[in-house]
Amino acid sequence: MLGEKIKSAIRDVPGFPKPGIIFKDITPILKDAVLCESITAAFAEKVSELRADVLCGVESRGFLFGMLLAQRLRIPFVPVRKEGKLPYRTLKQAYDLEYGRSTVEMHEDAVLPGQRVLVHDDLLATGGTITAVSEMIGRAGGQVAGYCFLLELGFLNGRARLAPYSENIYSLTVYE
Ligand SMILES: O=P(O)(O)OC[C@H]1O[C@H](OP(=O)(O)OP(=O)(O)O)[C@H](O)[C@@H]1O
Ligand SMILES: Nc1ncnc2[nH]cnc12
Repeated sequence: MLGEKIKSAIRDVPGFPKPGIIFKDITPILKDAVLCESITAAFAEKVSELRADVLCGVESRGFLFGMLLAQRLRIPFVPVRKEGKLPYRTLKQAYDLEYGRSTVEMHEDAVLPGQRVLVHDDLLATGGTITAVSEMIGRAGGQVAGYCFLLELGFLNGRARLAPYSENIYSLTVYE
């Protein structure tokens, strides 16, 4: 089963980037081209019913499968970046992370009023990042059609924070 294959490819790195965090390293997945293809296909099958107009992928690990999935769905890819990386005028949103504080940004014309947006990241932890992205999409006039993640740290309950934006939340692997 795909969820089990993903779990067995993920490498746990205790103490990174701070003591007390067990970091879920997805880089071994990227070395397995067949697994990457299966992941992209599984995402596409799950989210095609959402009829998204655009996919927002979150820097940096959300770019990896985000662009592959957007291509597969034949919809535009929008990079959501950390502060200070995008060249044109941006919308910004600050947020708390499992291990710090950060700000996300996207170009002000990246999501248009009325567009249905699929949001993708590699991992859902506290949900701080994706909540900030969802707020920013709303400020641009977009509507969150749903979310898809490679893995979810269920014990941090990030899912509960996303429900007000969309209840369509798909994770290929969940750590309870
Ligand atoms: O649900 P949350 O508690 O907000 O945490 C999840 C976020 O943390 C990680 O990104 P990170 O900020 O470490 O950046 P990176 O992808 O560039 O490594 C991960 O890729 C998610 O974006
Ligand atoms: N435990 C974790 N492993 C990898 N990325 C993360 N982002 C937030 N928490 C994380």
